[in-house]
Amino acid sequence: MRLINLLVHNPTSISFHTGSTMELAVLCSLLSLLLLGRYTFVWLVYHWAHLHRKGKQVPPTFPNVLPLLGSALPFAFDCVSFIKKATQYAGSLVPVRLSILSGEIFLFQGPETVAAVWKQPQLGSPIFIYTFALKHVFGMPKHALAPYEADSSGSHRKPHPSSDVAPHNRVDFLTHVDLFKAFGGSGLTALFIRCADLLRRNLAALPISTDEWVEMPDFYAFFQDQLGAAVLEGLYGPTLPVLSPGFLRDLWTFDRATPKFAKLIPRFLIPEAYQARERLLESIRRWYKHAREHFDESLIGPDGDADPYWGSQLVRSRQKVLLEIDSQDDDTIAAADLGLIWASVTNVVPSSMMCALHIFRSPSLSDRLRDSLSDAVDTSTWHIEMDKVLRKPLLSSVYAETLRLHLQAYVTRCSPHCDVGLGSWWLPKNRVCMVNTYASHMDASFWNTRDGEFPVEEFWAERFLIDPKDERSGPVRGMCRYEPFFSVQGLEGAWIPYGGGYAACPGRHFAKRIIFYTTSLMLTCFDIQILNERLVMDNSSFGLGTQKPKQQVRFRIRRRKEGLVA
Ligand code: HEM
Repeated sequence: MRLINLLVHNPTSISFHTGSTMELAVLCSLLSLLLLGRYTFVWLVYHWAHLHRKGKQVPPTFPNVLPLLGSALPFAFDCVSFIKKATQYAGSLVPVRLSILSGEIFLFQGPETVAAVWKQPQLGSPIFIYTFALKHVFGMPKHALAPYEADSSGSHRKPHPSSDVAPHNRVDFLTHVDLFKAFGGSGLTALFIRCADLLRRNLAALPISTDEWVEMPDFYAFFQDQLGAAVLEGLYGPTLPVLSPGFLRDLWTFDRATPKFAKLIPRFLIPEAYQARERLLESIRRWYKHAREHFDESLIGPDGDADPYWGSQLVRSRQKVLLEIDSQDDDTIAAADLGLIWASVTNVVPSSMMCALHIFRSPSLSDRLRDSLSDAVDTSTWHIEMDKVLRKPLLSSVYAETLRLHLQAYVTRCSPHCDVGLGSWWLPKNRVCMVNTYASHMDASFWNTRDGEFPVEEFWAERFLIDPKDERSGPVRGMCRYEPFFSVQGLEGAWIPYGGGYAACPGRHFAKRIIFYTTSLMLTCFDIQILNERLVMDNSSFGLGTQKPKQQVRFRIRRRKEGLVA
């Protein structure tokens, strides 16, 4: 009785004033019982919701032990196994609601449900996550976030009927128009050709001969330096890296820390990451100033896109669009451009590297790919016919399998105006909806493993090839077959490395070209031996992009006899 009085009238005094170990023990038992009772209730509701489904319903809450924290700790720090556990029910992928601190996240998984997310017009805008990333990851000053937070007009040309955002503040729509122009149609060709030429230039200049193997300590660093530099200069021009030679190094330091920024880790715990971000923002502002002083329309090159100061039409247009939005200045738009630079460099480089790593780890795969490329590469000029390369079935399968295996991203949406139906589920208005690529790509009930011979966690170069002579081939169990082909047909909502729907990654066609080109060029120009026997992968950037090896991967490289020379 005394314990209950204390709990009700003066709970904080218990441990200090009773001095009774006995009472403390009773209190702990009582609390444990309460927690257990609460957990049992949530657990029952969760299973009841799955076992007695009646029509459309909001996904049930994944059982968690601690009332205030909810699933916050495993979601942030044990993501790989937690996501696997939380998104499975009775062997199938299911949507689930996660309690995270005082809020909620809805994870929508399963091929049909994910396809419904892509198709739902109310979920066409990524502005919610974009604003979060600008604020917490890319360091946009608080005063500039208001127009981003207020933009409920959507990504489409026609604003949402219930939104009254002024036309010049439609940041979601305006930035997407520029991205679609740059990375689709003729813009794509010009950007790709520039990056490809720069990569060829970089590789040709390497001090690697045909007679001797050169040993190098880190395969990923090789790609960061060669391909990263080519993409950066190809998209943003030579001025930025010339004015700030350490830009790329800072970008990789910042990239390693992005999961920590997203988890709101404070400055005193990761001072180097914050300093790298400040240097990046400063470099971008310096670049703006220099470009404004020197740019002239007459400097735009024959492709109608490139110029030596801003680099491309995309950047020139963003200068106008972003500065016209309320409360923006160089400090704030530098954060938005850091976001774009990060998105355009830091996924395509590790994805190309992982693709090449799988290829060069297997000499027989390298040989087969070289054979298949022989009609697409001109050995005298080293011109690569991209139209042919992009249609090569084996390379296409290696590309698709690499992204299936290594993409670990959350795709985030929100419906600001109304509740939305997603297949047989509801997503309530104004709640965070996420799709995790890893959960979809590791769904063993969906992907063909050839009766367990090639588990979903392992690389199988031929997973996406359908061989009419082999009924156990192809990505989906029991897929119907007519003739040999590579296809992602039937994989909507299942193979989702670039997200999907209207807000799918705008750089996906560019990224695909770069990955195909880089691997073809490397196969053509170099012999490479990977020296690490085992690959242990690093999941520390889970949720934000491409998985990389945990340790440095040592390798030996030699120019092929007929290969490219400077
Ligand atoms: C293998 C390489 C890449 C992967 C796996 C990838 C993946 C993704 C994913 C999953 C998203 C979220 C999509 C969604 O919400 O549905 C995204 C967004 C984005 N990506 Fe990529 N990406 C890659 C390369 C690129 C490249 C090369 C560029 C630019 C040239 C780029 C630019 C962007 C931008 C700007 C966004 C945000 C779009 C928005 O605000 O709606 N990405 N990417």
